[in-house]
Amino acid sequence: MLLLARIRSSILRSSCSRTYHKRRYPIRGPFLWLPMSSSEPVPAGDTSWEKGPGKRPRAPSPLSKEEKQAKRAKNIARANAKRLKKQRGHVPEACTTEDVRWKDIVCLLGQDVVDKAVEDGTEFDSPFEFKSEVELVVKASTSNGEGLAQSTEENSNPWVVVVPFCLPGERVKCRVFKNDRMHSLADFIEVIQPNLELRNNERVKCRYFSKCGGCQYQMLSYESQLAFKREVVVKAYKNYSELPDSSIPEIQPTIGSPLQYGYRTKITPHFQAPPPKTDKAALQAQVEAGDKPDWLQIGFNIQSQNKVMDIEECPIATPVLNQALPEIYQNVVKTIHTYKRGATLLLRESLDTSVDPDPNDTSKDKQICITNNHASIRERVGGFLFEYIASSFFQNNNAILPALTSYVRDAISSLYPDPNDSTRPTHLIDTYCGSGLFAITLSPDYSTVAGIEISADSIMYAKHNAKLNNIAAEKMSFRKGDAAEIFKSVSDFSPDKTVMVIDPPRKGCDDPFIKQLLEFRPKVVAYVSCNVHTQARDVGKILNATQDESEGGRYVLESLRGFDLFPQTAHVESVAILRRV
Ligand SMILES: C[S@@+](CC[C@H](N)C(=O)[O-])C[C@H]1O[C@@H](n2cnc3c(N)ncnc32)[C@H](O)[C@@H]1O
Repeated sequence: MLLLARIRSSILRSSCSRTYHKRRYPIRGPFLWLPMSSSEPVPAGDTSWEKGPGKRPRAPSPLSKEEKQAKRAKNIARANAKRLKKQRGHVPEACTTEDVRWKDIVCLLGQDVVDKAVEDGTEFDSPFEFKSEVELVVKASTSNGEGLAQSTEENSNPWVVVVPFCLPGERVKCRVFKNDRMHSLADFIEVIQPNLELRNNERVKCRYFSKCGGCQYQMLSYESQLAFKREVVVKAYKNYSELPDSSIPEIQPTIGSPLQYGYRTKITPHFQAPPPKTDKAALQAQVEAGDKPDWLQIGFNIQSQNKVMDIEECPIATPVLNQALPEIYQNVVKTIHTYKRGATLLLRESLDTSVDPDPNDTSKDKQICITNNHASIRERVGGFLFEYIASSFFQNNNAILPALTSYVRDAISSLYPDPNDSTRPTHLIDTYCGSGLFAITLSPDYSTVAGIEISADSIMYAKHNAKLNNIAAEKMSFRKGDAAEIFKSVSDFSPDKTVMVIDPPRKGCDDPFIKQLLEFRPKVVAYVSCNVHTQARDVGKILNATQDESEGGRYVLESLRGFDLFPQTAHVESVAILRRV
């Protein structure tokens, strides 16, 4: 009996140490030492079995019996929820790429069909094996730029296969790599029957297209790309705003980028470190002989994979970045034996900052590529100059910025066509202001401007940019902080005379911000967004919260339109103008 107990305890110990190595964090004792079997009852009140061999006595728990029971019940509930989630499939968070895709899938299958499958418990019964190669017909596109394909066989399951790089009406071959609720995800293999009304492969300028995850639309005409993006705005407001159709204005055509290739002023290729146990001396000799190891890939992620592929040029990046890339790439190859971890490179186009800046003189402008995260970058936007730290946020398509900023400025001023209108706003608040793009480019129309931004570096540069563009310090102020804090410092702004620009990150605005915006109620809100789905959600919240207000308190959506900051990709920037009436 004693021998048996020892064997059992050594098995328990060794399984603990395996867990230790697997999880890479120390196991903290004392452990719960389980009785050896149910045939060895533990005498009531005897807690010695809890200690385990050689362990210190357990400190008395500060929890009462009820608290312990509640804690145990909570743990069981959590474990059950986790198990169910694993069984039933992951439910995507609202407004994420997955959620946006799911809405498109439901739209194609029909809500009633989805409801029935859930009721029958067949929603996870995929007709496709993992890694199976299938031929399907694309029925629709998602807002992420993927095709939604289905089998043409009669009586086949109501099931959708998500395939990148293909267009509605095409017959495609793909390989299934994941099954989920009523859909599978697949890798694109080839187009068997193209949709020649939309596709022309001669338009494709990149040799990595249909493998690299960067671009989705190179086979489309630019006109079709803009039309697809308008549809994304339409669907976003339908799916996420919770507004009646009557509250959504006609969505205007998407404004295109002046450059459709060679526009991206920032790229971030990345690479993995040498695999573990690599012989560093041998690797050094290999790379010094000019031989790149096969495992070393420097570039961008493969579509749908968390795996890097080699990229030696990127046609959507500016020529200056493409000229610099080969040397930067070769430097990584030559020094790869010195890396302990993978890394992300930064290539950012800038005006040469060693030349004195002049907002009005472009004759000495010279574009260069900056790779140092801490260096200053300089750009012109219309007649304004902007500087910011290389690692901080700035829009990545300089060519479209004059059109974007003028559009926001004009869309607001067009609400007040009479220049002598005494109700014209005089104050501007730029929330999520970065290094001051909207505050500064819109400033000629306002007497007072305030900006807020969470990044200390960006705020430092916003103040610097106000000076660089000769804007009086009394007129413009910037503060570092959460966007919602701006409401504390604008108590002297009259809401009736105030315009608020909102340009948040992809996740949109949080509830405290929207709550305070509704308390303050600026006369006009210009909401610029790189994620039209969270924008639709937030605009819906603002309009719905005020819909029953009396005159002067209700927001209406005046206009809505997309801007194409990223041609050849499925991304769309969206500008919504709201007015309190
Ligand atoms: C999409 S960028 C817009 C920046 C600027 N409007 C521009 O166009 O250059 C969003 C900015 O919001 C900032 N940000 C993120 N969370 C924030 C928060 N809670 N409060 C204030 N700013 C925030 C980021 O640092 C980033 O600069």
